[in-house]
Amino acid sequence: MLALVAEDLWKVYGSGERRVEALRGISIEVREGEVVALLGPNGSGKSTFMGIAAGVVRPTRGRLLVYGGEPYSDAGVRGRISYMPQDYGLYAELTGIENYEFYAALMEVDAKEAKRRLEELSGLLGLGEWFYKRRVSTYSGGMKRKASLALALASNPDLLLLDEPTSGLDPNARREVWGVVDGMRRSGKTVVLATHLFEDAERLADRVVVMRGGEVVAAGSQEDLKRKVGYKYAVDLELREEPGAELLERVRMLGYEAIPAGGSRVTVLGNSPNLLDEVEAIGGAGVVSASMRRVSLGDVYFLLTGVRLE
Ligand SMILES: Nc1ncnc2c1ncn2[C@@H]1O[C@H](COP(=O)(O)OP(=O)(O)OP(=O)(O)O)[C@@H](O)[C@H]1O
Repeated sequence: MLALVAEDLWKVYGSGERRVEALRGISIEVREGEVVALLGPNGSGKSTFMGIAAGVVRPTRGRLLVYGGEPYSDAGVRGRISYMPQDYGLYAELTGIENYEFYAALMEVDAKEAKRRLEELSGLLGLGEWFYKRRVSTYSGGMKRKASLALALASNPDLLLLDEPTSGLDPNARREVWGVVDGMRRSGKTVVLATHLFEDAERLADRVVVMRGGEVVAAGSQEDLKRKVGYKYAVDLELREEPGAELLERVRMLGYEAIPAGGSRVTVLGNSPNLLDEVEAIGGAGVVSASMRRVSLGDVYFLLTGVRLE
């Protein structure tokens, strides 16, 4: 059963000189129980897509169905999905708990059930005294993100839409958010998350949708995508100075791919288990440090789009 289907989805903002094609014919299918990550840099159309899936943005053309219905007009469907927007969606003058109770009432969650859920979420997300006593306007970005996530989970949704769920979080808070997504997966729920952080996609996603400029460049499991680009290993190389054309040419002559990683750093991709030794030999005395790892989704993103994710 499909939780979400988007068919040739277009979204155009503005007109004339201000015209922006935020989505340029996107087609995506999300199966029930899957965690799918939309991966792309700022401006690639992820938030627009999430807004349409949540029913708060109207597509210009094409359609998007959630559990076979339209998210913006079908009340039964609306009750099954929850959306955590990038900008939190909290009332700044209310406390976290007041926001939570308001949202739960809006979603027609039984008051007892809402309370029970909150106890569970408090432990899972570490909702401290701040959540119960302080106004959102005094929260840090991390506190806002956790409060916003608690709201999204109040209605025990079947499909959770998370827009940039970990950006700006410290490593602990990030792990807590990952834990929430793992919990959703374990209980057979569906999660679609938009992120520009490839590590989030790597850690969480069953399938990754690679987006750029409002289009889907590629989609598939992480293994599929890595297979598609054809490299297994990566060596991160730091050199004494910016890599010259000659060095890059020698790397390419061996059938490897060299990705500039900023300044004097370069990443070399290849399939040889001896990649580290070979690359160090090419770099010679110019090498400051070198380490080998498996190809990441960040490397895959670069190979597919020519753009480096941070
Ligand atoms: N309400 C709007 N009015 C006009 N243009 C918009 C609007 N919302 C988004 N855009 C434009 O649409 C394009 C896609 O933006 P969108 O926010 O969907 O991308 P994104 O991948 O989520 O990036 P970000 O992470 O920065 O939000 C951008 O060029 C953006 O400026």
